[in-house]
Amino acid sequence: MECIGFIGLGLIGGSLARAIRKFHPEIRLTAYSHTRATLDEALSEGVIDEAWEQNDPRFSECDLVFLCAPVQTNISYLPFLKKTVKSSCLISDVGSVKGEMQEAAEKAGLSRQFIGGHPMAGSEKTGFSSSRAYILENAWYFLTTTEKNAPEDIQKLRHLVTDIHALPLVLKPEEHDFLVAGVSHLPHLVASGLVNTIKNLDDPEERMKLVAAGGFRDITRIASSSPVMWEQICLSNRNCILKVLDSYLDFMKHARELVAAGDGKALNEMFTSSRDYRDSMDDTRKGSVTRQFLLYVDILDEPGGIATITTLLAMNQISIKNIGVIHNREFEEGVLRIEYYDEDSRNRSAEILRKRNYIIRKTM
Ligand SMILES: NC(=O)c1ccc[n+]([C@@H]2O[C@H](COP(=O)([O-])OP(=O)(O)OC[C@H]3O[C@@H](n4cnc5c(N)ncnc54)[C@H](O)[C@@H]3O)[C@@H](O)[C@H]2O)c1
Ligand SMILES: O=C(O)C(=O)C[C@]1(C(=O)O)C=C[C@@H](O)C=C1
Repeated sequence: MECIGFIGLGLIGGSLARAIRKFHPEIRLTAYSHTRATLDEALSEGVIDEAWEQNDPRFSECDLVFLCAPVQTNISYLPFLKKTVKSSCLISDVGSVKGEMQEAAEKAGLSRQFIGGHPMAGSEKTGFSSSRAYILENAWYFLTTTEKNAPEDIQKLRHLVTDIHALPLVLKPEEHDFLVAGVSHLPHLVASGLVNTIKNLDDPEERMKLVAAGGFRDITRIASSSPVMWEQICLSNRNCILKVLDSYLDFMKHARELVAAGDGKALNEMFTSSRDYRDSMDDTRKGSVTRQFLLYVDILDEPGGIATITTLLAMNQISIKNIGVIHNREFEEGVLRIEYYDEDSRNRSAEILRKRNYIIRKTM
C-alpha cells in the first residue's frame, strides 16, 4: 500500500493516521477534513504528508481511503468516491454503525471495494488535538465483510489493523450492530438519561450536581461525548438500539417493582448477579485473547498512596493506561489495579514496585 487517504481527521481518524505513521512511516498519508486548522495541525506535526480539498480529484491516487467523519456524513461521500477512486482502491470507515453504511456502499456500486471498520476504542473527547496513536493499541478493531469482498482484500486490512497493534475481529455488519447496540449505544443513552434526570431533579442551588461523587462520575463520563456523533449513531442503528433499550426498560421496571415491594432478597440477588458478571469481564477477555497487561498491588490506605506509585512509575518512563482501586471477592480489602499498554511496562513496574517492598498480589 503506497497511499492512504482520510476524509475526516478528528479523534479516531487522527489516531488511526498517527498509528499508521508510527508503524508504517513509508506510506504516504493524505487527508481532507472540514476544518482547515485540523489539516494544518496534522501537516505541521508530520502526521500527514498532504492536505487535500473536499472532493479532491487526487483521491484517485489512493490505494485505501478511510472515512472518519460521523456515520451519516461518511455515507454522503460514497458517490464522490465511486466517481473518483481507482477500481483497486479499498474503502473503509471507522463509523460506530455498520449496516446502513454497508447498504449505502452497495447502492453506490462499491460492494466489492468497501470493507467496514470500527475500532472499539475512543473517548468522550473530540477532534484531532485529542487523537493519539496508542488509543487503538490492544483495542478490538471490527472489520465487517460480505461475500462480495475478496479474501485477499480482507487480509490486507486485517494486516494493517494488526500492524498498528489493534485486534481485528471479522463480523457480519448486522452482528456488529447488535453487539455494539448493547455494549456501547445503550450505555450512552443510559448515561445521558442519568445526567438529564439529575439535572431535572436538582434544586436551584444545584446541590445534587455539587455532591455528585465517584459513582455518578464513573457511570456518566461518556455523557460528555459529541452530540452530533451520537445523534447520527442513534439514527443509523435504530432497530438494534430499540431492541436493547426495550430489554433495559423492562429490567428497570422490574427493579422498580422490587424496590416498591421492599423485596430485599430479590434486590440482593440482582446486585450479586451484576457484580459477578462485571467482575468476570477481565477473565472473558483473557480467555479469548490476551489483550490486557495488568498488575494488582496492595497500597496503604493513606493520602498520597496512589500518587506515590504513579510518580515512581512516571520517573521510570512507564505509561499507565488505567488505574483504580478495586474491591471484589478476590480482593475484599481492596487493591490497586494498574493496566499497561504492553507487557514490558507491566513487568518493569512489578520489578520496581517489588524493590520498594510493595506487595504484588497478581499480574496477568
Ligand atoms: N469517539 C469515539 O469514541 C469513537 C470510537 C470509534 C468510532 N467512532 C466513530 O468515528 C467517527 C468519527 O468520530 P470522532 O470521535 O473521531 O469524531 P470527531 O468529531 O473527533 O471527528 C470527526 C471529524 O470529521 C470531520 N468532519 C465533520 N463533518 C465533515 C464533513 N462533512 N466532511 C469532512 N469531514 C467532516 C470533522 O472536522 C472531524 O475532523 C464517527 O463515525 C464515530 O462513530 C468514534
Ligand atoms: O470510552 C469512550 O468514551 C467511548 O465512548 C468509546 C466507545 C464506547 O462506547 O466504548 C464509543 C463509541 C465507539 O463506537 C467505540 C467506543
